[in-house]
Amino acid sequence: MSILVFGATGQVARELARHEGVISVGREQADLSDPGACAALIRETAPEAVINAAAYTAVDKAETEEELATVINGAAPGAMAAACVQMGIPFVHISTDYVFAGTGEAPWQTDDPVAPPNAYGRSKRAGEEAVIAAGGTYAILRTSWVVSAHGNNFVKTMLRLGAARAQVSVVADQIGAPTPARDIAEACLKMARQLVLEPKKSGIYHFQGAPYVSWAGFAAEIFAISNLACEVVEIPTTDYPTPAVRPLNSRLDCTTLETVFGIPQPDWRRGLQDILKELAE
Ligand SMILES: NC(=O)C1=CN([C@@H]2O[C@H](COP(=O)(O)OP(=O)(O)OC[C@H]3O[C@@H](n4cnc5c(N)ncnc54)[C@H](OP(=O)(O)O)[C@@H]3O)[C@@H](O)[C@H]2O)C=CC1
Ligand SMILES: Cc1cn([C@H]2C[C@H](O)[C@@H](COP(=O)(O)OP(=O)(O)O[C@H]3O[C@@H](C)C(=O)[C@@H](O)[C@H]3O)O2)c(=O)[nH]c1=O
Repeated sequence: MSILVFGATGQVARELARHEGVISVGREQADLSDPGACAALIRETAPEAVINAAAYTAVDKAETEEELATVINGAAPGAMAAACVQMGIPFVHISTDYVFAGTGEAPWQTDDPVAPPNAYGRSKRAGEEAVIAAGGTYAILRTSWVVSAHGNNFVKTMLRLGAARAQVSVVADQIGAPTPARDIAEACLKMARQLVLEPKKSGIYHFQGAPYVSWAGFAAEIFAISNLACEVVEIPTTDYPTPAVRPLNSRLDCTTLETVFGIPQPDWRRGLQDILKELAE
C-alpha cells in the first residue's frame, strides 16, 4: 500500500519512513505554509492514504508566530484532508494533548471540551476542525511528549543537561506521558490501513505511552537508565516560567483506540531504553 507522508525530517515521519510503501516528502517538495501546494502534491502522487506528520512544533515560538503556526497546523491539514476527499483516500493527522486546558486530574476523553492554553494548541485545534470539516475518511491521533533518537525532544535535552550539570530543575506538577515516535508511526500505519477498508472508523483518537509520569519523573528515568549522576530537583511550574502556558494535566484516555483499532498503549520505558540504546550506538 502506498502512503504519502508529510514531514520527512520530523521524529514521527522518520520512523514512518522505515516502513515499506511509505513515500516521504519534506519542506522542499511541499511547504505547509502553502496549503494549496500540499493538496496538489497529494493529487499528483495519487497514494492510497496520506499521513500528515509535519507541523509547527516550536511551542514557545508559536506565541509570537501564531499566524504562521495556524497556516501550517490549521490550513495545511485542512487542504490535505480536502484533497484526500477528492481522491477518495483516508487521511491520518496527528494532534496534541495541548488542545486541552490541563485542568483536573482525570484522563482526557476524546470528546471532552477542548480549550488550548497556548498558541500552538490553538493552531493544532484549528487543524483538527479543518480535517473534520473536510468531511472525508480521517483519523486524528492526539498524542503527547513525543520522543525518539532524532530531532529535538526532551530526552536529548536532558542528556545534554545531565552531562554538563550536577543537578537540573524540572517541573513536577505537569503530568502526562512520553510517547515514542516509533509507536506513533506504527499506530498511524495501522489506522491508515484499516480506514481504507472501514471508513466508519473515522474520528478522533488518543494515543499515549503508559504509565503516567511528570516531566521531573521522566528526567529521573532518563538519567537512571543512562547512568548519569545528575540530580533532578523537582520544581513547580511557577518556578519555570515560559512564554507559552503548558497544561498541568496531559493524561489522555486511550481506550477507544484499542477498542476500535486494536492498538494498545505502549510502555514508554521500553521505548526509552530503545532510544537511549540507539543514541549510544
Ligand atoms: N513533538 C512533540 O512532543 C509532539 C508532537 N505532536 C504532533 O506530532 C506530529 C509529529 O511531531 P514530531 O515528529 O515531533 O515533529 P518534529 O518537530 O520532529 O518535526 C516537524 C516536521 O514538520 C516539518 N515542518 C515544519 N514546518 C513545515 C513547513 N512549513 N513545511 C513543511 N514541513 C514543515 C519539519 O520540517 P523541517 O525539518 O524542514 O523544519 C519537520 O519535518 C506533529 O503533528 C506534532 O504537532 C503531538 C504531541 C507531542
Ligand atoms: C529543559 C527543561 C524543561 N522543563 C519543563 C518545561 C516544560 O514544562 C517541560 C517540557 O519541556 P519542553 O520544552 O521539552 O516541552 P514542550 O515543547 O512543551 O513539549 C510539547 O511539545 C509539543 C510539540 C507537544 O505537542 C506536547 O505534547 C509536548 O511534547 O519541561 C523544565 O522544567 N526544566 C528544564 O530544564
